[in-house]
Amino acid sequence: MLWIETVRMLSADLEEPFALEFVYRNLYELTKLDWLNLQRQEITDSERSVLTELAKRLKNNEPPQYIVGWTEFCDLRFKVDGRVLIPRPETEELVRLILSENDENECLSVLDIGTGSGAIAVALASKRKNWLIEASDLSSDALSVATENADRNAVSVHFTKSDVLSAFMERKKFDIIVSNPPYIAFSDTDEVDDSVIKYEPNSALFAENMGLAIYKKIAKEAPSVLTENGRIYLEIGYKQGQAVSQLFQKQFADKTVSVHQDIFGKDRMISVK
Ligand SMILES: C[S@@+](CC[C@H](N)C(=O)[O-])C[C@H]1O[C@@H](n2cnc3c(N)ncnc32)[C@H](O)[C@@H]1O
Repeated sequence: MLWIETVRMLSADLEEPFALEFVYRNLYELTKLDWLNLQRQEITDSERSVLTELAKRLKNNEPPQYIVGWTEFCDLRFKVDGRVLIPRPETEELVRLILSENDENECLSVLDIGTGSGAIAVALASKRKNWLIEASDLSSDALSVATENADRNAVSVHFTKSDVLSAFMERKKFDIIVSNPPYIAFSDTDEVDDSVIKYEPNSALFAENMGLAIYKKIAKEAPSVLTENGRIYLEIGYKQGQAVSQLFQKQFADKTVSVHQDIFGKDRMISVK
């Protein structure tokens, strides 16, 4: 049997027809041309069993990024596995917002709460060499992945295990606090893809209080660790603009709280300045 026949057969009942090609090419570091040349060759038994196993994992809705073990975020490569959320394009927009609103030449101290794979902290560190970047997470597993990602991308980020801001209270003063916390309400579980529920860490997805629990903690604790002119940037769920902005406006009455939309026009970010 030829490669092309095997690939067609195994891809027939996959939701994404090119997923098998994507996964195989990335695992074996093949160019598009390598892949096309392979298609005309006879497939060996061991190659067929590798492809069959990969197709089975894709059919079970395992995210391709976990199968290949990495994803791209802000033009950087991040290791990802079941210990961390796969960073999303919406979160790249949050990074871009921070970069566009804050001076490149100032030496700002930044904290990324709930860093997961380290995506936000590492991306900011790679773009702003003058900034002092710290990042935290409640999950020790996530912190190991994030530390590896900072090393792989050759940036300096200081990581701390912390429940929201508890490890920093009265100790640190940050110019910028950023967070993409877990924000899905348990009652919205049916809006989340099966693949996400099955493979991504639940602790990175869901929060109590209609998804607002971590925002409430950040709002309560941030005044102790933010500099006088400090700013907060948050990713939010598309239905949470009003609730989260009210929460922060109440706590930071002298600052301006704004809701920002993503490229699809949905409420996706909050800034507190
Ligand atoms: C939505 S993920 C975001 C990961 C990463 N920042 C990103 O944008 O891809 C939320 C992260 O918050 C962490 N987390 C959950 N509860 C937390 C808490 N109480 N304190 C600190 N981190 C928490 C989770 O472990 C997870 O890594």
